[in-house]
Amino acid sequence: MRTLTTATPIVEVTGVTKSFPGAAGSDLTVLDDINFTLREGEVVALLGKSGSGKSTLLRTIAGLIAPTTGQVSYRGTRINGANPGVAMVFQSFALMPWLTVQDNVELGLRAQGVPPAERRQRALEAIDLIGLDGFESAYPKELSGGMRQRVGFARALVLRPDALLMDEPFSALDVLTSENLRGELMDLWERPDFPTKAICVVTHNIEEAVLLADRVLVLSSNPGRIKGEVPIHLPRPRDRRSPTFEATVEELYRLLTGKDTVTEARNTPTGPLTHPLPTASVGGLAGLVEIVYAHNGQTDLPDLADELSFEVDDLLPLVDAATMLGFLEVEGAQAFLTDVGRDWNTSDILRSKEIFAVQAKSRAPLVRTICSALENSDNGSLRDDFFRDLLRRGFSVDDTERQLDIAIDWGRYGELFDYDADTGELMLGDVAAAAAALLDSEA
Ligand SMILES: Nc1ncnc2c1ncn2[C@@H]1O[C@H](COP(=O)(O)OP(=O)(O)OP(=O)(O)O)[C@@H](O)[C@H]1O
Repeated sequence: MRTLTTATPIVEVTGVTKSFPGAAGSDLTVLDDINFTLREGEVVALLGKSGSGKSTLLRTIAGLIAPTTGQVSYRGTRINGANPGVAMVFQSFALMPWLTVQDNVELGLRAQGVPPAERRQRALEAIDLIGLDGFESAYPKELSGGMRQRVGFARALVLRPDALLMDEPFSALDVLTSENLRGELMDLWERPDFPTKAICVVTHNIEEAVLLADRVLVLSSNPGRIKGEVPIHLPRPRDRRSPTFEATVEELYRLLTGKDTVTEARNTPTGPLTHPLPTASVGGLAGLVEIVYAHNGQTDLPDLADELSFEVDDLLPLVDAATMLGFLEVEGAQAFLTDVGRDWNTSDILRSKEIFAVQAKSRAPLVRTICSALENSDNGSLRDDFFRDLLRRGFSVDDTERQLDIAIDWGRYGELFDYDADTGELMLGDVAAAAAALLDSEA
């Protein structure tokens, strides 16, 4: 391990916030007051749930996007544009399909004005280093996902970057390929002649963070803030079954699932914009609650994720939703079924729907907002655009649609309101029932 807290800083991120213009003209704050230093000799993982701003932070460090406030420095000099000391590896590989492996790897050197002979030589070395020898003249479409990502690595490493930035580099690969490539990357990192002096990797996978990093920064969501930092003092290669490894996974799980103390301290009132609905369908929620019930009402979340072959990103929205609705309580990495959750799981369908309706209306901000807006409307119905416009004040277009879809799924199941996708009309449950009765009587 080469980490030293006194080691020379390579990248310094100071007071960075980043807002994007929201669709309705207001700003969407994605990063808030981010401060951290990437030092020589360390691998830092940025861990957070989907949408916590990890990619935005990495792109800000790379200088691909400018912070709204705050600054990023490279070796003591504030960057204003592309960071000259870094190279990126992308989740999607981002290869040029019309270029061969050799030409893809040479691309960055060409942009730097490196003469052709040197370019060719350095690219061949990088291709060799990353295990792609013999594939120089292949095109990306001829390669498997794992080999394409090897090209992605070669293209970054050929630049001999001071710091390597990786945005979920293994998440598009199958389990074995990603395990293999992660191991090879760490072997390279341990080599004394490896020119790169620091790595910053974005991931939503806790185990991956513990496999790779000397330090994990955990990001909260909405907006992204650093809510915790966990140092990892484990020799490489790391053994997933070692007690320290497992304890670190538990600790990170706790941090990720725990409440955001900053948000709590600021005492933010709960509303649809500050407390979005987790991406969980009623069916998914019912499945999770059923499983916890089958575990005698208590389960260890990392173990459960393992048991179900889920990644943290798959499980956490369900856990968050079950917690929001009061069906589960989470303490550390343990989830406990509440009495309400037990009732919901064991009651007949009508009673289950009633329980769900009470919980969703009282605890899910967007569902509550929709219900009270419908109750206050003239005829108990409103167009979905009304809520869309409200949501766009705080969410991107895609997130707005996702929030509406979840609220409609929850509201419909609880028979709080109904939704006509053809007309875009949302209507109170009893209004919908009366309209249906009228239609029946006219038929
Ligand atoms: N260019 C942009 N314009 C508007 N909104 C954006 C833009 N880029 C990102 N966002 C929004 O910022 C938020 C954070 O996105 P980001 O991709 O950084 O998160 P993430 O933690 O990397 O998520 P994931 O793990 O899903 O990739 C999201 O709500 C996203 O919609």
